[in-house]
Amino acid sequence: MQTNKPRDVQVLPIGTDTTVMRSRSWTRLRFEIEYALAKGTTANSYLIQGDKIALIDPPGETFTEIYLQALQQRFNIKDIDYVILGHVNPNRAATIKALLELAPQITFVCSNPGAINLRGALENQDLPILVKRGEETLDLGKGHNLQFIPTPNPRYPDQLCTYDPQTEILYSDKLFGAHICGDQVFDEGWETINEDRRYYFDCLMAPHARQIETTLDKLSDLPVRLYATGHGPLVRYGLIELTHAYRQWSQQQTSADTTVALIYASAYGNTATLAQAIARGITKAGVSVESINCEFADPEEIRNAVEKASGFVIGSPTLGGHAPTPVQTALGIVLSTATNNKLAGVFGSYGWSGEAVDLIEGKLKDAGYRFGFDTIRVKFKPNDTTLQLCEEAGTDFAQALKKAKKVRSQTVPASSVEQAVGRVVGSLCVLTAKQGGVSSGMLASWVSQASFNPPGLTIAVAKDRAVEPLTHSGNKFNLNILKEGNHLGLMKHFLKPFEPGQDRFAGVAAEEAENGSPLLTDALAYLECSVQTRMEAGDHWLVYATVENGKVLNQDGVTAVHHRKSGSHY
Ligand SMILES: Cc1cc2nc3c(=O)[nH]c(=O)nc-3n(C[C@H](O)[C@H](O)[C@H](O)COP(=O)(O)O)c2cc1C
Repeated sequence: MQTNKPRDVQVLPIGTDTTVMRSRSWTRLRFEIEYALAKGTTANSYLIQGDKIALIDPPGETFTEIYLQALQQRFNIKDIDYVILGHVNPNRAATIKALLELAPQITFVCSNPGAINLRGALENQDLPILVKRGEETLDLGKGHNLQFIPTPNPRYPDQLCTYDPQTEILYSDKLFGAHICGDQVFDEGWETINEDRRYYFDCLMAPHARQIETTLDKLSDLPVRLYATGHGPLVRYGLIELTHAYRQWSQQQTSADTTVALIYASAYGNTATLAQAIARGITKAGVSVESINCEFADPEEIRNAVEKASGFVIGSPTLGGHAPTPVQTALGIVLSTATNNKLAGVFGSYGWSGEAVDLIEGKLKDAGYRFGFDTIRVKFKPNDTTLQLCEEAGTDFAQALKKAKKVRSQTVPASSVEQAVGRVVGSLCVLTAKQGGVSSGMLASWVSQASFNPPGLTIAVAKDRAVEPLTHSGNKFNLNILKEGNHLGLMKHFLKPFEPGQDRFAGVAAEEAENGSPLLTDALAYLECSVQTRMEAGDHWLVYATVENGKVLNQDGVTAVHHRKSGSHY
């Protein structure tokens, strides 16, 4: 981690009349769960110089000075006509105020909820603002006739994407970003940042996956060449894959059978930060979250979410000795909707007295709800420790729900696939695969179960193995688990060197499984597998495969295990 580098602004032309300015922080920016991987981040701002000049998303106040310097070196700030805001963050107020001092003629462009936030943040009700609801365009000249797509969600109810048909760039605000800082402006070699993108999605998008699906639908008709994101690398090379991944990850959330309704309000963002950490803890444990910002949700939406959910969590700040009115209304809906077998949780940020949290907890206790975690009270802004507490509380909550569900469905017997997977642990196996005319087999003892749902396992395959080319993503293979007692013959057979092209199955009892790969009929069990992904692990590939079919061939036998003398070579 390059923690000693100073913050700076990286500037690069990215399209006709268009420049990106990436304000870079090499260290963790602030205490929010989304920054927990601590890889720094960039706050990306964009400049479009048509006949009119528009600036998109100036950064927060930690960058105000260096950002204005970078702008001033390139053009006259006094010439800016528009500042477009993908969302309004109180943290941006300092930069916006500084811009206004230099260029008082600026007109702001944002969504309707954005305009309300902006007027509040700048304490100026008379700001010139063009409110964009979706149909209106903004012509900057030279072909930059900007379109606007409101993409609200509970965390950013004012989010607005901007599309420039001249450059086919979509300014996607929070969408498709990642919190990583580096010299790379675009996402070439994007596979290496997949994990960061997924983490960012899990923190910021997963708790409102339903709205993300709506957003993806809205954006699907636009011919986009580049996602100009609010954070991290701009998405050019992996654009199709990332869009597809967002769809898939959202669907995983919306189709989950256990959900938690996470209902909150937050005037200054602190309770929202706690909500995000709790949501992360819940989704991490495989339970989905439907988050609801009750300031922007109608009663029907709250009622539906609570009815559908197995549990609910309510968060509120204390303002003037009370919970804000939208929270009180939501609490009323919850009390009249949620049967008291649903699990409950309460959290909130406060300053000195914290009556809101006490009130909510008291009412839920009186109504007889069980609590999935001890009520969380955080004074003002959360820090590292309180965020971790929230995340762990979320995970506990989800685990309690899963446990309750398991108790209800305990009588389901193990399927034949599950029984066969159960033979895998520590086992000695032969991996067999066939593609076209090529078949191959390899003795494998570095096999481990990796997931329950779907059933999946990992196998370490040495990079120099003949079978290696048959274990790429999408390939099918069989894993034949050997039986103690008759394994030595098969083990010796598959350990002996083969000539290139030699039939590896000559003299071995084998038939073809449904997936076309050889099945060793003397094995204890076999699994038909499909490779999902693989990771480079030194001189091996660690292959993750899901099990699509499988069977125990010998019910009385036990799994053969290979006891090695050394971990350096088998
Ligand atoms: C106008 C105002 C009134 C407040 N009243 C109270 C109060 O009565 N009791 C209390 O404990 N904190 C009070 N606070 C502190 C807030 O609860 C605290 O700032 C909290 O972090 C806000 O959470 P939020 O960022 O989610 O809105 C008040 C803050 C403001 C700005």
